[in-house]
Order: sequence, then C-alpha cells, then structure tokens
Amino acid sequence: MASGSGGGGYREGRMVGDYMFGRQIGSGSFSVVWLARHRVHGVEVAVKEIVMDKLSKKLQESLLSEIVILKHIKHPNIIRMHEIIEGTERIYLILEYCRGGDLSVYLQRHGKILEATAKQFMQQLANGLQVLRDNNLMHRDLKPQNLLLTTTDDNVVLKIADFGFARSLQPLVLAETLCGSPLYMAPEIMNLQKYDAKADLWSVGAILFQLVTGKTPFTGNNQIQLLQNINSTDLRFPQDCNLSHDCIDLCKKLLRRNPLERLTFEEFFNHPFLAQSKPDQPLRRISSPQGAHKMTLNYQEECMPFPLEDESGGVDQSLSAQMNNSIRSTYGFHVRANKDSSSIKTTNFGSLFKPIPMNNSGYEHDSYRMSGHMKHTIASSKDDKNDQTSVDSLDLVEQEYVMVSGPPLEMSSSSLSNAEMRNSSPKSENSPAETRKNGGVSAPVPIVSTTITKAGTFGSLDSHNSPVSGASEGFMDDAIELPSANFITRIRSLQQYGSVISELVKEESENGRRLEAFSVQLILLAIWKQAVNICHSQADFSIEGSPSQEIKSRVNSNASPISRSFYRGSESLDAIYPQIEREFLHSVEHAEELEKGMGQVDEATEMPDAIEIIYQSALALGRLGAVDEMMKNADHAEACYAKAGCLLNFLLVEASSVPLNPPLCLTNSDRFRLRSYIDIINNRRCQSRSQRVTLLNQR
Ligand SMILES: Nc1ncnc2c1ncn2[C@@H]1O[C@H](COP(=O)(O)OP(=O)(O)OP(=O)(O)O)[C@@H](O)[C@H]1O
Repeated sequence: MASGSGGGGYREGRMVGDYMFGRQIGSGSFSVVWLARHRVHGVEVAVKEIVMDKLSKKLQESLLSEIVILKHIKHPNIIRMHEIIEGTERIYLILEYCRGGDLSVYLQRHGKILEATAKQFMQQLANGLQVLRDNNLMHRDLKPQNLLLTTTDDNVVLKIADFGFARSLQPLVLAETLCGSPLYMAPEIMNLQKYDAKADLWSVGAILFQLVTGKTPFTGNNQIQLLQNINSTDLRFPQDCNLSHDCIDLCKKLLRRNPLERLTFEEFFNHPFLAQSKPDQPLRRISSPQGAHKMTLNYQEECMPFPLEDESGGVDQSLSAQMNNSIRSTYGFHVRANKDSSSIKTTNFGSLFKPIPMNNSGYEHDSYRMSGHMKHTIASSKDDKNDQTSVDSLDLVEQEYVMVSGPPLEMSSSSLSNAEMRNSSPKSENSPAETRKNGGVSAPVPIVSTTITKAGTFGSLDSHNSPVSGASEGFMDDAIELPSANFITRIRSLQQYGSVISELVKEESENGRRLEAFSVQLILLAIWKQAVNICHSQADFSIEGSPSQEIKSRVNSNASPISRSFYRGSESLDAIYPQIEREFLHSVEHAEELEKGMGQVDEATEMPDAIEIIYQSALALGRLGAVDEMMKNADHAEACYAKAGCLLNFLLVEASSVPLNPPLCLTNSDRFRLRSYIDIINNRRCQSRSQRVTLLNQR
C-alpha cells in the first residue's frame, strides 16, 4: 500500500517542519527525493532535499528558478510545490507526490506503448506546456525522467517536473544557454546556436517518438555523434510500429532540425493527433479542448438560488447582480475533473469495495482499497517578498554555455522576474491553458490515500468571515481556502459536513433516487475516511513527538494504534476517534446497503455527479431558506441557510482535499462564485437570526 499509515516507513524517519520522512524515492544530480507525510493532515508529499553548499552559485540560481516557477504555477499537469522549508545548510522543496514514478520508469516497464496511451500523455504534456507558454517560460530539460505520473493505474495523470533549467523568455528573445539531456535535446542547442522555446518542442517530439516506438529518435555514443546522426539521417520509424498518420506527422513535424520549420506551439496544440480521444478509452484524459468535459450546472435565471432581494440593500444586491452576470456569461460553476463520464459504469461499483489487509500498524482494518489519483489546488504558503529577493539576484546573472549531459557541471540561471510572472497572470482565466483545462464528471470514488491539504483559512459556517473580499479570478496568487491545520477544528468541520451530507443521502434515498443516494454516500465515505486519516496522523505524531522512549515502546507494543494515544494523554483524539471510526464503518455499511438496493443496474447507466447534487442541494436549501424568511418562518430559514452554507463550505474548503476519484478541482471562478454564495447565505442567515429575535421579542 502506498499510503495510509506506516506505508512509507515514517515512524523511523526524521521530521522536517511538519513532515515525517519515509523512504527515499529518487535522487537527482544534486538532490535526494524522499517520501514524507504531513504530521497533521497525513498528506503524502515528495520532499526534494538539496544540500546548498554542494551547489555552485549557478546551481543555486537554477534552484531558485525552480522555486519561483513552481511556487506560482498551479495546474494539474505541472507538479505542485506546497512549501519550501529552509534549513541552515539544506533546502527542502515540499512537492506533490507522484506515486506512479517518472515516465522513464513507465517506459522501462511497458516498452513502447499504445498510440492511444501515448496520445493521452501527449495531451497532458501539451496542457502543461500551454501554461509554460502562457507565462513565457520554457522548460529546457523535457525528458521522460522529468515527467512524473500520479499513479500506476489507468487513471494516471502526467505532470511536468524539475524546473531547474527552466527560464523565462520574452517573446522573440533567444536563449543562449546550453542545457537539457542530449537524447532529447534540440539540435540548435547542441550546435550552440541561439534557441527559443521551440527547443522544448523538439524534446516533446523525441518523447512522443520514444513512447510509440520504444526508442529515442536519434542515438549516438556521444554528443557529437548524436548531433551528426541528427544532421545526417532522416527520422525512421521501426517497421513493426503500426502508427496512425497523425502520430507520424506530429513526430516528423516536431523533429524538424530547423526550428523555423518545426511546428509552432499553436500548431502543436492544435495538431489533429492531440484532438480529443474517443470516450471509453481506459486511460484518463486530463486534457480536453475547451469545454469538452466540463460539468455544467445549467444555471438559469429562474434557478437563482436566493429569490429575496436584500432588504438592507448594498452588498447582497450587488452580489446578486454580479452572480446574475456571471450566470449569464459563463457555464456556471463547473468541476474540473478528467474522466469521460461515460466510462464510469455501475459495473465498477463492486470493485470499489475490496477489503484490504491490515497493515503493520493495524490501522486499516476496515478500509477499502479504491483506485484513483489525486489532484490538488493548493496555494503555496510563503509570501511573495521571498520571491522578490530571489528574483532580483537571478536577474543579475549572465548567461553561459554549459553542458548538462551527465551530472551537471554548471548551469545558467533563469532570469525570471516576479514582475513578468505577475504581468502574465491576469490573462489566465481566458487563456488557452485555462480553456484547455480538464473537465468531465463521474461518480466520485473514495480512495485510500490521504490528500494534499495545507494549513490555512477555514471558512467557518458559524462565522461571517467567509473569504469573499479580495477574491480575484486571476490565475496565480488567488487565495485558496484550505482546511484548518488544527486537528480539532478540522475534525469538527468534517463532522459537520458529514452530518449535513448524510441528511442529503437520506433524502435522495427516500425520494427513490438510489443512484444519487449512492453517489453522495461515496462522498460521505470519503469524508469519514479523511477524518480517519487525520486521526491516524495525529496519533502518529503524538507517538513520534513523545519525549519518553519508555512510553514510546509501550505505545508501539500495543495492538491498537488509537489506544496508543492513551499513553500520550491525547484526550481529544481518544474521545474523537471512536466516533469517527463508528461513522466511517457505518458509512461503509450504508454504501454497501445502497449499492445492494440499486439492484441490477444497466451497464450504460451513468453515475450521477455527487458534487453537482451537493451543489444543487445547497442552492435549493438557500431558496427554501429565502421562502421561509419571507414567510417569517425564521427558525426554519436559519436552519436551511446553515445547511446550505455548510454544503457550500464543504465544496469550497474541503471537497478538493477529500480522497475522491476523480478528485475535485475548482477553478478560480468556481471558488469566487462559491465564496459569493457563502457570503450571501451568511448575510441571510444573520437576517433571519435577527428576524427571529425580533419575533420573539414581539411575542
Ligand atoms: N514529486 C515527486 N514525486 C515522486 N517522485 C519524484 C518526485 N520528484 C522527484 N521524484 C523522483 O526523484 C527523481 C529525481 O528528482 P529530480 O529529477 O527532481 O532531481 P534533480 O536533482 O533535479 O535531477 P536532475 O539530475 O535531472 O537535475 C525523479 O526522477 C523521480 O523519479
């Protein structure tokens, strides 16, 4: 088991910041990469550990370039950097963990791969490159080792990683620095000519060629021979490869020696080979042309969530107007998921519920093995001042020719500037990168792994500080609501969500909407699973943090992980865990009952989208609250608003973190809209509360 407690050998590992180190998962020329787990959230991450004094000044700058880029880019096809921890001699990049390893390992395992699979990898790579392109960045070291895969199953998502060589390019400015891996390196770079971002497209061509043929397009015993082969031989496809015309055409056009003749980025993005796949293909498509898989909630004007005009005027009215506009002008709230919904069939249900054996720690006794992958939408935590310092120093560095074919000797720096990053941000919402973002909907499938979460704000239902103010729809630097890092607060929130969502399941079930009930029940299951994971992490941390070896060994010898915490005096965990465990088990049982209750389901039946059901229920509750408010039924109005707010908060704050497959990934405009609705709900709730007090006083 890749995740869960104990799977990464965390207990023996060391701690850096809030992360417990597990096993080593890779190493680069100047880094060691570790699997680690957040002590509170239980989130697994990859920690890239770099010993600073091993790095030359240029390598340090190269590292800064990676940090600056990763910190600012949030995209499903680009590895996310959650945090940077600076030690005295070392620096730790806390990265999204890709349990599928890198593409080179995948290739070793599979040899050449099906063209359909290669196509899907290429679509995902194109999505990531589109973001780089939109930000005037080139990677400069695209190769299979730097393309990471989220899982080893069919739901794999490819992510571009290792931005150590990446640099920003002003349009038409040519780079002069030689870097990249020779087998994938554009000839103009090897020829020490000036090059531009099109050099990345050569690498893409080389990667595609290798995916579909099992070989790199050109070889050589050394770099000179390789260059000679590129210059003197034509691209030849092995006889035994039965490739489509589009695939061959794309390879040829990407692997044109002369960069002027090579495809442009626009031509690449629009090449027929990258056109949308047919549904039902097993490998998950993360990419899609604009709107292709978007879930839409069909906003209609008559579906305005809250019919009441705000009696107080001001905020509500303007927000309503704003909502109205957005309703007219956009699809509405949509979910970024990446699965052709048609391929999720009810026949898969049984496979969702396979008991998995107890692991060493005994934590997973009644868990279920479920496949899936995680995507996340989390902001980096450091503030921007730090960037400014690094960027300034980068700007000063001169460019040089360096070779990096083996262990790097020296590298050039990036001259990425903060201002450039910022200047490029506003266009994103409408940029091709954003419009290419994945869409699609399918029934959620809880997965075992814990999710990426990070300390941050939490829009409490009971407070009125839902973070509406300052919300922007920009691509970068848009504040993201993250679940609380406080154990108790987080658990309480999950309990709240769980309670309201279980009412929803009950309603759906009572109304004979069995598929809907089952689908929402899976979300509930994921919520309790998340709560269980958080408790486990808390227990682990309590044990790890124990000052007494004696206590530690007593705890470790105890069979039940949770009972260990008694020794730690962790009263809150002791009190909470049994409730959570009960809820989790109950929710598993209930899911099974609902599944049975569905009886024989037609193969072609699509699972309803639970996230949409939750969202629509929140809106319906908001409308109901408004009607009650109008009818002076203040108690009921307040209760409806509370539930609506709870569901919307769940979608905004927690839903992207709970282990779902496909994971929920909100766009900035989704978040903006959710925040606006939450704000309205909170205002209305306040109104009905004061209405209730007034009515009470009148009696
Ligand atoms: N986020 C991650 N999730 C899973 N595995 C990872 C992750 N990041 C890196 N790895 C593994 O660690 C290996 C080395 O990482 P990385 O390439 O970032 O180091 P590097 O020092 O930058 O390498 P290079 O020699 O290319 O400069 C990768 O090839 C990959 O197998």
